[in-house]
Amino acid sequence: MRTFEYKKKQHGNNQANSQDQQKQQWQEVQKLRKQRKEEDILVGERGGFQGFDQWDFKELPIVQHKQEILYCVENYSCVVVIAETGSGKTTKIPQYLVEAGYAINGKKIGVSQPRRIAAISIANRVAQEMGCIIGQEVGYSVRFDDNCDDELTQIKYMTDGMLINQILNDPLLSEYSVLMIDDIHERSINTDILLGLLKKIRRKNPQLKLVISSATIDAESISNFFQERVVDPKTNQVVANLTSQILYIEGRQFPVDIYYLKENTRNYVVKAVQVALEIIRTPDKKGDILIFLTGQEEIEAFIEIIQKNFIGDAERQNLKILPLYSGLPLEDQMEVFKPCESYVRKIIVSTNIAESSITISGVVYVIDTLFHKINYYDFKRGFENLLVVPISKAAAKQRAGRAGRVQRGECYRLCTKEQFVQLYDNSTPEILRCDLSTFILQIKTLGVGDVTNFELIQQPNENAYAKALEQLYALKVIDKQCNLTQEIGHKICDFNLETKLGVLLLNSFKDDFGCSQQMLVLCAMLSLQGQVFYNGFDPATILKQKKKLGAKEGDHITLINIFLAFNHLKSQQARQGFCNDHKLNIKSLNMAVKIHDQLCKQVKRMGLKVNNSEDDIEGILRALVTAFFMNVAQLQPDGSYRNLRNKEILFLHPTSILNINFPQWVIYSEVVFSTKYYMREVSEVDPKWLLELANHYFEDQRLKQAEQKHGKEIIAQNDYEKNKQKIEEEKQKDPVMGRFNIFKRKRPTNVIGRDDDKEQEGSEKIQKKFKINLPPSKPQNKNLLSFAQDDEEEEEYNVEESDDNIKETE
Ligand SMILES: Nc1ncnc2c1ncn2[C@@H]1O[C@H](COP(=O)(O)OP(=O)(O)OP(=O)(O)O)[C@@H](O)[C@H]1O
Repeated sequence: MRTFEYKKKQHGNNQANSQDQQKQQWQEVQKLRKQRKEEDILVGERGGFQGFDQWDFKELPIVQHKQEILYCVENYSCVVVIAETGSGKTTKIPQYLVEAGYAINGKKIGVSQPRRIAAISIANRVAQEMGCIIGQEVGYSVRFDDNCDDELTQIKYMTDGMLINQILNDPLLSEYSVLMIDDIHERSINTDILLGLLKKIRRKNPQLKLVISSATIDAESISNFFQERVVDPKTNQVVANLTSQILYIEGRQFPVDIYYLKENTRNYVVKAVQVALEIIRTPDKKGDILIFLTGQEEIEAFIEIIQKNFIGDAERQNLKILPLYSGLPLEDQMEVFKPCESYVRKIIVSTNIAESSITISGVVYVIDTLFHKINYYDFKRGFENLLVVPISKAAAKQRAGRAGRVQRGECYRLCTKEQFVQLYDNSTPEILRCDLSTFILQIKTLGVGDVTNFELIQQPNENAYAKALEQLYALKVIDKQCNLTQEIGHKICDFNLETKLGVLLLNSFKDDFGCSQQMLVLCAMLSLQGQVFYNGFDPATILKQKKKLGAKEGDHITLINIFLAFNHLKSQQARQGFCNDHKLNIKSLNMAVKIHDQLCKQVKRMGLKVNNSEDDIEGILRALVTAFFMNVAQLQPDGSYRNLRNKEILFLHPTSILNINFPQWVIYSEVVFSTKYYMREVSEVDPKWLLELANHYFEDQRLKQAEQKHGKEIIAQNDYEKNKQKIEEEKQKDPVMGRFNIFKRKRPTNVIGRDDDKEQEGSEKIQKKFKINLPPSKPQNKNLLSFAQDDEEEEEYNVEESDDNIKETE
């Protein structure tokens, strides 16, 4: 039975007035705490947090609020817990719930995490705290790894994605008594889908309790979202009153001192290197360092620069530099948690994968560049871009919170205090800035009928829905009624690939193309999002290497070649040699091999028979058209390309193998933006294939023009017959008019002149659209390959930026 002191006290007191008073007092306290939190977020930290000097389990701030938390869970349907980073939300709350009896009669406490690394590491920690073996009372479930016991597991940590998958099998989530949705501030699409689904589920399963926790969320909007009265539409009776309560918990365990730059830095990677070296070389600064950069590219640049700048081998031996990003295999990611010899110091160079939830116990220093890479969908142009943008104050607070978990910490923010104040308070949720097609596909698979009525914390605009639905319809993933098609929609969900890649892979199994073996490779390589070559090299060097391995048909066939050559080598040593010779990124290629293996297993499970078109390159390129027909562009006289769909001007990426021969027509799978829009992974395409394979999307302008012309002649002839008599009479009256009319008669109707122009324009259009052999108008290589930006960046990785300009704030 659940017994709470807090609750007992309330129930034991028979005087209603006193009860009300207590409740009022409690609410006053909550108000005060909320006010303090708001101030904190708006102003930013001012040189350190409040906290304890000594670490002790009992002193985790959450400990003092145990009864309050349990009281709220018992009395409210949803509890939003707002507490500082490191205060004990993730590790302690589930344990309290177990103690209070929420994990009896076969029920479990489920805790969702935004990332795999967090789910696994926290589950291990809690198992350790509870003195049990991981996988028994405490377990975890992440993609490709389920470490739980159906009978024994009381607390199950899992990723948002796994919890969503579970809803497919258990739509009411009946195995859980409480679900804790942790660290939701990043607001990934999965988090938003999960919150929307939970809202629906609770209407049918009101016993399911929710705990939503974070250090940095807009608690009110979440609380309001989950507060509702469920009315039976037949009887109009309230069948469940789903209440919601916010709980603000103050205090943190250890202080974190925040430092800002005195002057802005031009290159944050170089600055991060400088700051890290300074920490390492200051004798009284002991402890590990965690650095936040935006992606694999920058992480590798950082590691290279810092390694080059170590003076002697002695210093090198005392350091362990570990990259951490989502593209790394999980075993490599987990390396950051492994303890080292006491004389070895860890430098962890990470993306925002380490931003929230996790505790890397030795980390004392955080260096925050205050940038991250996000997916941003340009609705106007219809391109999805990966952009490097400043993070929000809330994210910066999370990052600082990775220090000060087991002792006092320091966080170095690589911007001035004035710049920091200008950051947004919260990040834009992914659902408001991405292409919605994957989201729609996901919730359709979960049985949601009307996607636009699916309740979300924040709704994307109608235009975004319309564009995504249009795209899915063109790809034949949904039908006219917006239902998933049997032929494609229902099947591609199982691949767990981006929508177009899913369509590409599925279509490649058709006899027309017969190239699924090659497409399994290509989809794995395209999932690397361009991280195939080692980033330390300039585009010209990469292009040189690509030419050695590549195929003239384009980058897609080249990617397949690279994979096959790499996979052919069995030893890691041989693979490393191959990668060194060709400037390839071995980590990425190992990842591609893994994705490829997973896809092969999946198609086998689905009973699809893999076919092979080794010599049929055309088959592979034709299959590409069936998924990427919206990404076709034609060469312009100045060497740029014009996208057929939206007429946007695009350029070949400087590393594209097609920079050699600039074909008239190309198809691309990705656009990246730096100074201009560049097509990355591009292949030559025959425009006839567009009409043949995507005739629902394209029509032959020549036919249309001919039809129109023919139609107009018939109309005009009829007009002439009708007006013949009248015109003859007019002619008799006025000879000039008559001459004009004669001319008109030959080319009837008075729009003929303009029509002529139109025809002229039209024929140009035909040439632009479908004529393949336009007179060669190849641009000068100089124009196309002068990508100053990349060269500049290369120069900037040059550790000479001035002096120590870091200051401590008040
Ligand atoms: N793996 C670990 N090793 C050492 N200490 C740990 C570990 N995991 C947690 N702790 C301790 O437990 C404390 C609470 O961690 P917990 O993850 O529960 O905090 P949290 O409030 O959920 O933080 P966040 O908001 O950052 O996710 C940490 O500050 C740290 O002191």
